[in-house]
Amino acid sequence: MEILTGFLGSGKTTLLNRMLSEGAFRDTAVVVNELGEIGLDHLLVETAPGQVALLEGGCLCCAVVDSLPETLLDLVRRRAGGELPRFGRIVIETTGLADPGPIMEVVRRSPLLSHFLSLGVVVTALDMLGGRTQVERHPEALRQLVLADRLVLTKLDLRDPLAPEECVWIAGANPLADVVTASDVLADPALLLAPSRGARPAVTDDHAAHSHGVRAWSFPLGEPVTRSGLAAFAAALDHRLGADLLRCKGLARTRGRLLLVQGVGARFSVTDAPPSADGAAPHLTVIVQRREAGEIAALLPWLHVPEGTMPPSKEDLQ
Ligand SMILES: Nc1nc2c(ncn2[C@@H]2O[C@H](COP(=O)(O)OP(=O)(O)OP(=O)(O)O)[C@@H](O)[C@H]2O)c(=O)[nH]1
Repeated sequence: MEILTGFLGSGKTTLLNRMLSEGAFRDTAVVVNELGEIGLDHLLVETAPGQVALLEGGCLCCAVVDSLPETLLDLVRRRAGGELPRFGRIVIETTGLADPGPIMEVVRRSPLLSHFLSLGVVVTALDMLGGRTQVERHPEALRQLVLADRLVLTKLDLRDPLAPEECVWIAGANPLADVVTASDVLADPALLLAPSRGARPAVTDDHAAHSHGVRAWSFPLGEPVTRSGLAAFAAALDHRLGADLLRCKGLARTRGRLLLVQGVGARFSVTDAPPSADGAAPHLTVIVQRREAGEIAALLPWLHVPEGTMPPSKEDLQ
C-alpha cells in the first residue's frame, strides 16, 4: 500500500493519472479521499471501472481514518471474489490537508490488514510555486514533507530553475527522502512508487536550512543494538521530546540481523531491513522540531540495554 499525499492543489491527482495511464500500473487500485461532501477526484482519476474506492465526507487522517481499514478490506475481499481485477497494489491519495502519520499507522495497527498489505512508500507532491510558504504556514504541509519517503517537485515548468538555497531547504527539511521532479515521473512513471532507497547513509545536516526549526540529526550506530534497546530508545525519545519528535528512520544491527527502524511521532516499528539495504552502515536519523543533537545523543545508550529490559518510564528519565 502506497500513500500519495501533498498539500491542496500540489499535483497529486495529476501524478496519479500519469502513473495509471501506464500499462505497468493497470494492477493498481486507488483509494481517493476528499474533503468535500461530494467527491470529485474519483471522477478525475482514470482507472478501470470499480477500481476506485472513494472515502467521502472528511479528511482521511481524522474524520474517516476509522473507515479506512474497512475500505481496504473491502477492496481485498472484492478482489478475492473476482468482482475487481486482481490488483497487486493499493494507492491511497489523501486530501491536501491530511497528516499522513495516522494513515501510515492503519496497516501497522491491524493484524488482519497487515496480513494482506504492507506499507510501501509515502510520496509527497511538493508544489514548487508556493510549497515553501504552505509548509511554513500549515502544519499539515510540514508533516507531509517530513514523513515522505519520496518528494516529487511539481510545477517546476512554471518557474525559474530551483535556486541552490531551495535545494538546501528541501534537503534540510527531509534528508531521508528521495527527491525527483514531476518531469522525471512523466518520463518514467515507475519512479513515482518505486521502493525508496531506504534510510540514507548517516549525514549531519549542520549546513542545511530548516523549516519551522525542523532539524534532522543522524547518528552512526557503531555497536550492535538490542531489540529491547530499540524499544527503550523509542520510549526515551517520546518521553523527552514529546510532540517535537517528528520522525525517526534508520538501520540498526542486532547480533545477526539488520533491522529497518521506522518511527512516526511516538509510534515505532522495527522490521527486517530490505535486501537493498545490505551493506549500508547502521545509523538512525531523528527529525525533530526545536531540539538539539545533544538531547538525542544523550538517549543513545538506551539502544544497548540488555535484552529483556523494560522501556524506561517518564520518571526513569528525570
Ligand atoms: N504546469 C503544471 N501544472 C500542474 C502540475 N501539477 C499539477 N498541476 C496543475 O495544478 C492543478 C492542481 O493539480 P491536481 O493534480 O488536481 O492537484 P491535487 O494535489 O490533486 O489537488 P487537491 O486534490 O485539490 O488537493 C491542476 O490544474 C493541474 O493541472 C505541474 O507539474 N505543472
